[in-house]
Parts: sequence; C-alpha cells; structure tokens
Amino acid sequence: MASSKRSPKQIFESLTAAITKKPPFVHGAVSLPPTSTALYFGATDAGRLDLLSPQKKQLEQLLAACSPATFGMNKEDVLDEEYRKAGKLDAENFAFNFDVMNSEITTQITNVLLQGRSDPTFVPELYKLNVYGKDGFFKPHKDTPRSEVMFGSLVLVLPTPHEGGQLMLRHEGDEWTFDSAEILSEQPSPSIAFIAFFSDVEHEVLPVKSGHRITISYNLYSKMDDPFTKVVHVPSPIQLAVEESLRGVLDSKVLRRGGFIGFGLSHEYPLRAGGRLPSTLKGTDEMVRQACKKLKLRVMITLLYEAGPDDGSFTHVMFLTYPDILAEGELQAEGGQIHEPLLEMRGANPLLVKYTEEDGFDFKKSPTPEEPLQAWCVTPKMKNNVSSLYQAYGNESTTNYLYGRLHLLALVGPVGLRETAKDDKEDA
Ligand SMILES: O=C(O)CCC(=O)C(=O)O
Ligand SMILES: [Fe+2]
Repeated sequence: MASSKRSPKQIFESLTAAITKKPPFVHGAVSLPPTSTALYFGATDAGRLDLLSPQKKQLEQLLAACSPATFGMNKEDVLDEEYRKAGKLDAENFAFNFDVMNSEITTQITNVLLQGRSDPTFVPELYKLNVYGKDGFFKPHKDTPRSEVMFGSLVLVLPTPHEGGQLMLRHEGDEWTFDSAEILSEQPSPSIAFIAFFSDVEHEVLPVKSGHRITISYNLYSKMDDPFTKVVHVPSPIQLAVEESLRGVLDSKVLRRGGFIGFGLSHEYPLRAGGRLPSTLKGTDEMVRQACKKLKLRVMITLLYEAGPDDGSFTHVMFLTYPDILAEGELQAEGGQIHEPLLEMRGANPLLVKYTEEDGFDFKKSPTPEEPLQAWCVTPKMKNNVSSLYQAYGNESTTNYLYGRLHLLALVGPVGLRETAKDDKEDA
C-alpha cells in the first residue's frame, strides 16, 4: 500500500481530513395545505389568524394573547428582554392543523439529519408558538436537552409578512443563515418555511425589522433503539471517503499490536446522571460510526472526564456511562486529584487515561487484561468537567439533562487481524 511510506501522523491526518463536516440542519419551504390556512389561539376565547391574508387586527389579538417568552439559564427560567424579546403561547393554547409527519419536512429530516433511514424514525413533540414582533430577537443559545433521545429542534415559520429575524446557526467555526422572510417571499403561493437542526448547535434569532415572525417549534426525539440493525442506506460520498481513509489506516502498520482509534465527536449529547451514553449519533458523528461498522470495528461511545490538574500524568478518566458525579458529594481529593474516587465509581466502567490535545489518549488500564493498548485520537475534543456539564443558556431550564462532549472509540485488532466487531448488535 502507498500508505506504508507515510508516517503514522500522516496516516491519521488523512483520516481527519476525510471527515468532512455535514451541515447540522436542513431547511426549505412547503406550500400551505388547504386544511392548514388558519391558526387558532387563546386560553379562553379562541382568536383566529387567517394565514392566506393575515389581518392587522388578528395579529394584534395574537400578540395580546401571548405572554413574554422566557429562556433557561443555569437551571432557572428567566425573563430578560436583553436576551430574548418575543411572545409565546404554550402548546395547549393554540391550534394549527398541520401534520408534520405526513409532510415533505419529515422526508427532509430523515434524509439529511437521520442518514436516510426508511420508516419514520423520530417523533416531533409540539413545543411552543412564538411571535417575534418588530425588534423581537433571541440571543445565542442551544436548545435545552429534554431526554437522552432528543436530537433536534424543528421550527416552522408561518406566512406572515416580516423582514429580518434571520436564524443564525454556528457550529465548530462555521456559520449559516436561515432567512425565513426571504424564503417565504420567494414562494409562488403561501407557504411554511422550516428548519430542523441538531439542538446542540448554537443558534440566534436576529432582530425583526418589521412585521411579525410567527414560529411553531417542535422537539425532535429519536425512535431508534439500535441504529445499526435497521439501517439500509446508500453511503454518501463523504462516508465512502472516510471508509477509504480508515481502510488506509487499517492496511498500514500503525497500532501494530492493536489498540484504539478515538474520534472526538462533532456534536454534544444529552446526558443524565447515572444514565447510559446515547445510542443515536448525529450527522457527521453517525457517519464516522457507520464507517467503523462497515470495516467491522467494534465501537464504544465514551465520556472523557478531567480528573485533576494536567501535569502530564494519568489524570483523566474515561467512562462508558455517565457517572452520577454530583451525587457522590465529596469527590475532591487532595491536590485536586479526583481520579481515585472516580475510578471507584461502581457500574460506570471507568478507564484511567492520559489525554493531551496533541496526542489524544494513552490508556493505563486497558479494557482487556493484556498490556496497555496504544491509541490514536482523531479530532480530539475538549474534555468534560463538572462545570462544563452544566447547562448555560438554553431555551428552557432543566436540571435533568446536560450536554456533554463524547468520543467514539473504535477497537482495532493487530496488523492482519484488524476486525473486532463480533456482530452488529453487540454495542451501541
Ligand atoms: O425562531 C427561531 O428560528 C428559533 C427559535 C429558537 O431558537 C427557540 O425558540 O429556541
Ligand atoms: Fe432555540
């Protein structure tokens, strides 16, 4: 193989380069079905907004029926018009006869965010209606995780005239704009503009310049228990490129005795203390996992915890479940080293590792009883610590789930015997 002339560093660099990031959202417009031309609202007397020709009086009534929208900050719901200026109605106080699951939106979400799986693999939960009037906005935030299987948010923008109010999305140095006003004005007939995005992606609503930007939002929950067994899909060119580079690694002499390849995942995932790590990955991350599965590598999802001052020794702990660290109370050991108590946490399958941003992982205790295994880390990710696992700004307060950064570890056998997956069902 040509790869034999390359250094291990070069071999892994080409793997890193092959992991092209997939956009973390899908957007578009669907024309308003004949049965979806009105919005009803109000806690007592129902008001009606005609979406084919919205009347000023109806819009004013809708605004009057709304209460100011709050947002979540450090476990509390906060009302602060410096941070978010919008009206809201909770799901029980409005009705819009639109079936997301039987619309083109579901096909788009399935194809772009869920790797084109066949049967409907997610459930949309109606969340809120928001009205952004003139000068309405929502500063940067991530959507609060409400369950281990919540992966995304869907926002519908109704066809009421407005200018401004673009939704900006930012992830790992990239930025995208969803200009609902522009999209709606370009449609030949009254339409709904939509965007669905992975909810750990930071987003912001810029100020509305005129008119009313009316949105209906949904939380998206995955229905997949085992993402691998059900997948029948044609790999994308990006995935094929990742597979090809990974094959290059396996055909080379790196990790001669076997070991791990670690991938820092691009997205954050909802974690619950004491709970399992997620079994459904998002976008780019799922693509990397599928490439590993294709090459019959056993994969594990892990949480890396900073366990003490980074003095170059083994002071990081890697978990296969999310330990209930806060419930342990007295974790702080002498000198700020907490790896001893972390390693003793029952049921959390901890591994003591040395971790540096440059070299990735180095395992002290390997998961097998043999000698410590070698490991390489591709796209290393920040480690977690107790405070980073706290939610900062969200769209709602919650204390049950927090976003955490994860790594995917692929177990690699020795040269010539690289395959490690026993069957498709063993891990998740
Ligand atoms: O209106 C939008 O485009 C997004 C709103 C939003 O981010 C939220 O409600 O959490
Ligand atoms: Fe949001």
